[in-house]
Amino acid sequence: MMEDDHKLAIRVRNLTNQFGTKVVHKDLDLDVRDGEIMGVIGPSGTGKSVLLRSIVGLIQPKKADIEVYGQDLTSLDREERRVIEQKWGVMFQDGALFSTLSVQENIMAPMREHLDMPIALMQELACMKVQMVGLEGDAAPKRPSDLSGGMRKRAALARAMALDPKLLFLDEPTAGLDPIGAGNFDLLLRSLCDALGLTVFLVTHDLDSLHAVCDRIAVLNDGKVLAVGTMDEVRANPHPWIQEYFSGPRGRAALGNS
Ligand SMILES: Nc1ncnc2c1ncn2[C@@H]1O[C@H](COP(=O)(O)OP(=O)(O)OP(=O)(O)O)[C@@H](O)[C@H]1O
Repeated sequence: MMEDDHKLAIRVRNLTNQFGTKVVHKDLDLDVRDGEIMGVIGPSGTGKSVLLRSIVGLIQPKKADIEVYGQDLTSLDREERRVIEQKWGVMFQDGALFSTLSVQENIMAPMREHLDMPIALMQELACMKVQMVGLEGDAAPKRPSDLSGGMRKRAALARAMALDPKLLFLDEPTAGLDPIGAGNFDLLLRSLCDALGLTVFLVTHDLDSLHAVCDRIAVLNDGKVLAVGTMDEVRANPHPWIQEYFSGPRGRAALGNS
């Protein structure tokens, strides 16, 4: 499906990933529109994380044409790559914060790597990010291990936003949180996106998150995008996995139809 009417943040064509004999993606196509929150779902092991990692360059696909904001990622030299990487932030499933660094130092890590500015200014910016994600100021000097799970997720989000990205890649950000913590994270994400006009590539298993924050959903299955569209459009797809996913007890509860 072409997305002629929408400016695209991400355009993936013919993505093929294979590990040994296992084909994870086979000529997968996906468009993420500028300014939308795209939820990426699918059965476990269908390659949601591998798709995310392929786009941000942590995995070298067997074959792919990937554009971010119209730039072909395969043809960039080192400097062009560095520039485009500043346009996105990534939050991995476990948060992946540096355990020996404080929250503030964690948020400063991408700034140190990419920006040439005085340390004091980085410290100030990091404190602003701490506030932006709804953490108390006293969280800044703490180590990740001194924070609750929900606070660690917020700190990881703050680090992903350290360079003021236009595009966020989030891999199961609410995994491991209780429903209230997850709901609060969803609210934070939606409000940050609305305020800052962010585009989000959100891998999730969380039906509540899909419902609360996503503009559109892409369903991965059998190496391809099986369906893409709004929640209602995707739910109308008769594929058995989609029907099971949305119409099972958890799906009905999340959608308020239990
Ligand atoms: N570096 C790697 N080397 C070999 N196989 C890998 C590698 N990374 C991922 N895989 C395999 O690719 C497949 C897709 O993995 P991926 O983590 O993307 O799935 P997922 O859809 O995100 O799953 P889940 O929902 O369980 O997190 C899995 O079978 C996984 O074992």
